[in-house]
Parts: sequence; structure tokens; C-alpha cells
Amino acid sequence: MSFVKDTISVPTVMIISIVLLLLLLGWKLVDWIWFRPKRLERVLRRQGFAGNSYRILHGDLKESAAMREEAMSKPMKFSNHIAPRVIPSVYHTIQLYGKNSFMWIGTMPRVHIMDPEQLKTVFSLINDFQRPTMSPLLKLFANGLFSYEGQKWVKHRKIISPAFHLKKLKDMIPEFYHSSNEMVGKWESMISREGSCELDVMPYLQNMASDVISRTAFGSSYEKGKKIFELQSELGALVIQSSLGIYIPGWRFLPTKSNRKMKELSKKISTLILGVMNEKEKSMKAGEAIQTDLLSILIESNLDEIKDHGNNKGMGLSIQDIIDECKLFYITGQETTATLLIWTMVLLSSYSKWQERARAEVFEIFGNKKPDYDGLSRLKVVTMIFNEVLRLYPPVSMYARTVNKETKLGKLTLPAGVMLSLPIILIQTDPELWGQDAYEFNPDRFSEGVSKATKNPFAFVPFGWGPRICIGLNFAMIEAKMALSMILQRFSFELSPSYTHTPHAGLTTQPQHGAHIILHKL
Ligand code: HEM
Repeated sequence: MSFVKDTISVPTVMIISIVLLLLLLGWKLVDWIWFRPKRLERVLRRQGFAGNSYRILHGDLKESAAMREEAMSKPMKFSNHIAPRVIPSVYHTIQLYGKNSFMWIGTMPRVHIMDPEQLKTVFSLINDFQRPTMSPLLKLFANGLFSYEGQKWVKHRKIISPAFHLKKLKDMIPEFYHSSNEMVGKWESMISREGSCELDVMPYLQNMASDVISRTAFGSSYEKGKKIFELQSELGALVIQSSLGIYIPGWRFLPTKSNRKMKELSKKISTLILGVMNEKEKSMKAGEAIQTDLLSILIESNLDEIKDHGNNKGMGLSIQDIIDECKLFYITGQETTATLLIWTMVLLSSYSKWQERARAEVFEIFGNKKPDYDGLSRLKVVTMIFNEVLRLYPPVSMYARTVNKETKLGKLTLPAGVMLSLPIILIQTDPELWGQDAYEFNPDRFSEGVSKATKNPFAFVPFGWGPRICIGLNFAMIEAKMALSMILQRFSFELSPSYTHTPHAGLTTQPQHGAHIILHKL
């Protein structure tokens, strides 16, 4: 006679559970690295998209890295057709497969959106097409309006927008003037007895843009602001360095040398900003003159929330929110505006007739006097020149969006899990939209505004478009007009023989080896 147990023992249950869990994890892994990409590929191909077949794990990453390395290995001949050097893999994919194409970023397909009408829809439907989520490491460096979505973004945008209204920007004109004046003053001191000097204008323009943000963000606490941004740059370099490796969740919590340094810097920055905020709050309460800097504007509009240490009903920004937004202005506003000015100087050096036309306009409006707000808003030729520089050399060459649920885009149905790439550097130079002279530097095309310059106004979006358009657009344009007017009032300039044409995509579209220019004192 045998005794049969009709219940399963606890160890058996545990073993079965572990096996099931391992099977589930195994299935998820296989699905992630093989079945899901293949499924997405089929859906895209069925809708007419073309691209390389999926290759396990790395997709097109190896080729993209090789193309980028090759493009950066040598300068290009001077031409405004810079996309092959700036975004080589995207450019070659579109050449090979056409405008309806995709690439593999590892296991994720990235679809190229080249049609301006589709672009408009992507910019409009901000909840369906969101910016990719930032890694926690990047958030340490650049949290704030740029990375928020949904209600949080709505609230922040609403509160911050008034700080960038034209009336507030008008009050900031003395700060814009001060920073540009310091830069041209330095250049004047470098002019030789023969009346000229050669220099790389890139670091000077970057320093000027950084100075502008320190002054406009921190006002009377400008020196502390400068220190804050120095630390911010140091933190940025470490974050970028760490982001280059493979992302391992939780790695940032390990006490490695670099992690400790990043934490230390982040803490120092926050403490310094907090110190400045306290000073400003005190002076506001003491009834001192209203200040016009961005930080004071944000503090003023959030005083109730701040008094309550951010525990208010959530109507305003908390202290940490304000700290994050101030850090973000520096990251989003410094390099972009400097880049616009760098390429403007390079192009006006190469197209001397336009330099002369711009200078004639500046002298007609200001003579040798300080540029003022009203005069800056009347600069027509200078505006046309900036538009043409932003068209050919957009500081942000490509935008990214994610598709988190199946979404319609015109006739297309995009499956969840694909990424979108908006290569505006290609759209802004597409001969079908801009004519056969699309690669020529011809500011005249903007003489009757953007709508007359192209077949579709959504083919010109250097600041993005729609609800999430760059909040600093007017700030950047006033700053750039002030700097260029003051440069044109004092100097004529040409490319130095040591200049090499090397546009490439770093954080923005920059000359890889600087912008070497010869200045002549007028
Ligand atoms: C020539 C100069 C500039 C260019 C070309 C530029 C370009 C852009 C672009 C293309 C976007 C949107 C990207 C996307 O849709 O994914 C953007 C967003 C943004 N920019 Fe700028 N920018 C410039 C200057 C500035 C300045 C001076 C500031 C601040 C002081 C600034 C602050 C921001 C912020 C906070 C956002 C996020 C807006 C939001 O998501 O609501 N930018 N910028």
C-alpha cells in the first residue's frame, strides 16, 4: 500500500515560482531585444517606411558612430550644405531610403518626419508627442520646464512666461548692453597698431552669452550668479562624461569619485541659489526698488508659495522649482544664442556685401550711439540675416519626440514604442520647400517675412513651434541684435586663413575647431 500526498510542499511551490519568474523575465528580454523591434519594423514597413533591417541590440548604432567619426575627422569645403557633417547618419539614411525612412537606435526605431504639415501636428499635440524622458543623471543638471510634461509643464509655463514678456525684456536692455560692451572692449584692446587682430571669436561670444544670463537671471547678485554658472558648467561636463557610457539604473547612487563630485556640485549650486533667493526676498520685503532680473520676477510671483516653504496649495513654484528653472535658463539660453552669433560672424565674414548692408542699417538707426530697444526692433536687414543663419545653421539641428501609445499622424498610424526625429536642418534646406537656391546664403528671401520665403511656413522652425515653442525666443533675438549691432559699429571682419569649416553637432551646431576671424577697427 502506498501513501500519496495530495498537497504540494512549500519548497516545490517556491521552485515553480522562481522558474515561472525566470521564464517571464527571459520572455520579456527576448521580446525586448527581438520580437518587439521586429513587430515595430513590420508595422512601419507596411505603411511605406524604409530603413535597414533590425540587427540585434545595436541596430544602426555602430554605423552611425563610424559615420560621425569619419565626418568629424576632416573639415569640409566652405558650403552651407552642412547636414552631411552635422547629422551624417540621418542624412545618409534619408538619401538612401527617402523621406519616409527610419533608423535603429539600438532596439528602438526612430522615424524621420520631413513633411512640414506632419511637423505642425507633432508640435501641436504635445501630450501625444512628448520629449524623450531624461535620465535621472541629466535631470540633476537640467531639470525644469524643458523636461516636464502634462499639468506640471502647464503650471510652470504659465508662471514663467510673464518673466519673458517684451516689457520685462525691455527692462533688461542695460544688462544686454553691458555684456556686449565688455566683449567689444576686450576686442578693442587687442587691436594692433595696424588696426587689426586675429582671434577665435567663439569663446568670447560664449562668455558674453553666459554673462548676459548671469546678469539677467541674478541682477544685483550677478557675481554670485557667475559663480553658480561656473559650477553648473563643471557639473554639465561631468554629467555628459558619465552619460556617454552604458546607462545602468541605480549607478548614480554608488559612491564613485565622479558621483560624489556631481552630488557635491549640485548641492553647492542649490545652496548658492538659495542664498541669493533669501537676499532678494529680504530686499523685497524691506521695500527696496523692484528688481527686473528673472530670479526676482519668479520670486515675486511666488512669494506666497515660498513663505510656505512650497507647502502652499501648489499654486506657485517651490524654492526647488525656482532653483531648477534658473539652472535651466543657463543651459538652454547660453550656448544656443552664442551659436547663432558665432555662425552670423562666420557668414558675414564670407558674404561681405551682407556685412556692409547690416552695418549701413545699424549706423542709420543708431549712428555711434548705444543701441536701444526701439532701434533694435526696427532692424530689418539684421533680422533677415539672423533668420537666414538660423535656417542654414540651426543651433538645435534635430528635435526628438516619443510615441507612448498608438497615435495617428495624418494618414499614418504610429505604434507605441517608436521615436520620432524632426531633422529641421534638412527641412530648412529642402529644395522642394525653399527652391533651387536652398543652400545659398540669401537673407533677401526673408524680406517679406517667413511666409513668403518658403512654400510652407512650418519649414522654418529654429525655435520649435506651438505651445512648447522656445520661451527665450525674444530674449535671444534682443541679445543677438544688441551684440551684432555693437560689433558692426566698431569693426569690419573677415575669415582668417586659419579658419576651417567644421560644423558639428555638440550640445548645439558649433564649429568644431572654433571661428577664427580677423577684426579691423573701423
Ligand atoms: C538662438 C537661441 C535659441 C534657440 C535657437 C533655441 C531653440 C529652442 C528650441 C528649438 C526649443 C524647443 C525644442 C523642442 O521643441 O524640442 C527650445 C525650448 C526652450 N528654450 Fe530655447 N532657444 C534659444 C534661446 C533660449 C534662451 C535665451 C532661453 C532662456 C533664457 C531659452 C529657454 C528655453 C526653454 C526653457 C525651453 C523649453 C520650453 C518648453 O518646453 O516649454 N532658449 N529652445
